[in-house]
Amino acid sequence: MSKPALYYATLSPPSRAVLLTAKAIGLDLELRPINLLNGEHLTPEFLKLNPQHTIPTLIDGEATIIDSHAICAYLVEKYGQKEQQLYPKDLVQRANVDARLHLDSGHLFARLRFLYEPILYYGSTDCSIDKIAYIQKCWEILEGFLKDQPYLCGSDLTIADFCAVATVTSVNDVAPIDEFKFPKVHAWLKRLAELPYYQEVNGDGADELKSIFKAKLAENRGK
Ligand SMILES: N[C@@H](CCC(=O)N[C@@H](CS)C(=O)NCC(=O)O)C(=O)O
Repeated sequence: MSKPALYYATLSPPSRAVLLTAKAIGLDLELRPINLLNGEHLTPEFLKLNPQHTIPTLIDGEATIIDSHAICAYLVEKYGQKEQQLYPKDLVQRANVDARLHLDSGHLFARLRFLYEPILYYGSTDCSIDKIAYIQKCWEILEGFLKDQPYLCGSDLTIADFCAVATVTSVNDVAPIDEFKFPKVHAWLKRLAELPYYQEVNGDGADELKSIFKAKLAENRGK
């Protein structure tokens, strides 16, 4: 059977969350890069696969699965037999992981996108203090979840940590995380960064996205 294929970009935080998950379960994916800045996600072929025109998009046999959170859960369930703690089977534990995945989807990544998208794609110069403060509100929420536990859902690493860390590390220079106010978030970031595959799979892409964002903002301001 052929291996699952992933449409992705290393610049894309949700794509990196899927790549972190695949590494954690030792799954080999066929990687199909998509250049969003060139509009490769808007071709008729890609729209046929995913009318929402987002990456990551996974093809596994006959199935097409979109949304990083859904993909991470699917991959652990199907291919991560030995790593089930990444997406626990226990109903309550799983509900907690799902809740943190929705936190990433509905708050963390949504706020990053609200700031980044107009600047990266539409020539905007709006990097207002309001948008930054709105992202930084999320640091308080994360600190709350991490108060008494090393990971977002308890003592075990889960896919919620992968999804959230990919987003947070993609925006934590324009929306800095105060180390004195948010020591637990800092410790969590450090913990995740210690994973042997972290830098290659997430760190480099996150740094590149932050640089491109800054360069694009400067370019738009100079126009
Ligand atoms: N909730 C989705 C968000 C995916 C998403 O917005 N990806 C961005 C790249 S980081 C994208 O594909 N943007 C292109 C578009 O929306 O047209 C997920 O987690 O996969």
